[in-house]
Amino acid sequence: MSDSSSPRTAQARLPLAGAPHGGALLRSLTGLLARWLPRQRWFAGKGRPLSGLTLIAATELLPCTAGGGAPGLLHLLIRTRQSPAPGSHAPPVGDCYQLLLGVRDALPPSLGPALVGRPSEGPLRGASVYEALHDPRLAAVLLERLRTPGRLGTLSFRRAPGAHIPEGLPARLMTSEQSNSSVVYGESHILKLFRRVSPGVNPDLELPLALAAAGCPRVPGPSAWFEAAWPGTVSEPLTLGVLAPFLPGSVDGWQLAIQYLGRRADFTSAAHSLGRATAEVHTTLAEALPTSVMGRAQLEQAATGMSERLAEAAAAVPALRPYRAGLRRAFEALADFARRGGTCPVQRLHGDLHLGQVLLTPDARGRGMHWSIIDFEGEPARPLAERRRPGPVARDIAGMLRSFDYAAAQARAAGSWVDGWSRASRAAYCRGYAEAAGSDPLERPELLRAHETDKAVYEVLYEARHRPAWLHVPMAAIRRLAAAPD
Ligand SMILES: Nc1ncnc2c1ncn2[C@@H]1O[C@H](COP(=O)(O)OP(=O)(O)O)[C@@H](O)[C@H]1O
Ligand SMILES: O=P(O)(O)O[C@H]1O[C@H](CO)[C@@H](O[C@H]2O[C@H](CO)[C@@H](O)[C@H](O)[C@H]2O)[C@H](O)[C@H]1O
Repeated sequence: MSDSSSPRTAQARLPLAGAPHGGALLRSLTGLLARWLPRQRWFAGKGRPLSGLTLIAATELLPCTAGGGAPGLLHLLIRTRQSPAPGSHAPPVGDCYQLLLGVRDALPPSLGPALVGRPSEGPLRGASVYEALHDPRLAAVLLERLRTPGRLGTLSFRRAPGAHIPEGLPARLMTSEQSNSSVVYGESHILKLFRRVSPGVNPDLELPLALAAAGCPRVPGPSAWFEAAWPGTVSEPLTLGVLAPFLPGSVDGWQLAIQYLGRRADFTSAAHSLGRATAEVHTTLAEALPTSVMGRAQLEQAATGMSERLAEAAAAVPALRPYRAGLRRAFEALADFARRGGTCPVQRLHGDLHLGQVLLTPDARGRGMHWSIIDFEGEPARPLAERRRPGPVARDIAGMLRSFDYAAAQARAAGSWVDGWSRASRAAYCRGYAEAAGSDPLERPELLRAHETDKAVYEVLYEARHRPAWLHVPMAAIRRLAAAPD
């Protein structure tokens, strides 16, 4: 497809496209973005002061001119430069973010909260620049682009063969706590826009495509997606957004667990079927994509990686420091397991599996409920190459086990019975997994304990950066794991 598309779709004027290192546009937006960016939930660089912004690519999806009347839509890829956290001697770091900015002469009151700012210079001087996804009219432009594949500047829009995407679906931005941003279109599709992006296929596109091709019914298969060429390199394109079927009437595992806890209800049946669903997805991924086996050197290396992550987390979160020696014992036990000749199969994984990543949906015939798994992006803080590397299934299982503990922690004030709820749910999940996978995750306790400890350490850092009021949740697990007998 060329860029000359239907009247609904933007004509590419692209006076800004390819502007590699700033220019008038970025200069006029820098101050506004520098204030706005760190306040966004999805901004990954919390705790490290922002010291600079560079424009990587700019594409007009709708013409953007101050005084132009109609709203404009601007797609930006920007790179941040961040000083190390105060007190750290690490060098400055940077991340690349995707922004979709609307431009209007004046904002209607409904879009007031989406305002980024009003540039006082440059091509957008005096206009209101705002977060475009809040504007249903601009979100509709994006859907139309995804319906009509083709290129626009550095952006490429692709559609899965045979995917049916109705036109003109009303858009609503999801308001839940997210690492990215999602727009629901008419309860039929959901578009996830990745915020922190890096060159290479995002596993949240790669794995659902592979699972859909293998006929796995547990994961909504992508209908369309868009990506960008990384300017000046021949590396793989960078995935920017994925449109997938929306599962209406679904409730996520986290909400469900909290509801059950509120009613003091047993969760073992749901946890058991969730274990089965996880095993089915793992089995399909192992059949569809490359696998291998970790031997001594790789397992020792994995244990070293876990110790390093602990050291980094302890440097950032003082509360972790007293528990370092106790936690390291789990990683030493993994290295010992390797030295005793232990090996471990590895395969592609979910990478950040927890109760918020699973949806319970009424099945199409309305006769039962069905677990689906979403968000295969992996832990947002890890580099993309690491997230795409095969790993032990114990990593995902440990993530879900931690999540039962998280849910119980929310209800702890209700009494100590929640510990039994968590233990029973964890056991049922492992039983369901073992039945469907044919191998019991509890058979390699060193692997599970090391991964659970690694996950709890990750969660401490995550909560310290994003939700300090929740820090006590993983810290309770840290105390327990650090005191666990060998
Ligand atoms: N296919 C879907 N159908 C229904 N709801 C979905 C679907 N995909 C995602 N969601 C909802 O959107 C939320 C955020 O999606 P997710 O992929 O986890 O984004 P993030 O990586 O930003 O956290 C989920 O918790 C879920 O409630
Ligand atoms: O879902 P995301 O990809 O955004 O994952 C990140 O955020 C999660 C929280 O929203 C975080 O999960 C932690 O809190 C959950 C409850 O809110 C709990 O179910 C998880 O077990 C716990 O790890 C996740 O770690 C983070 O990567």
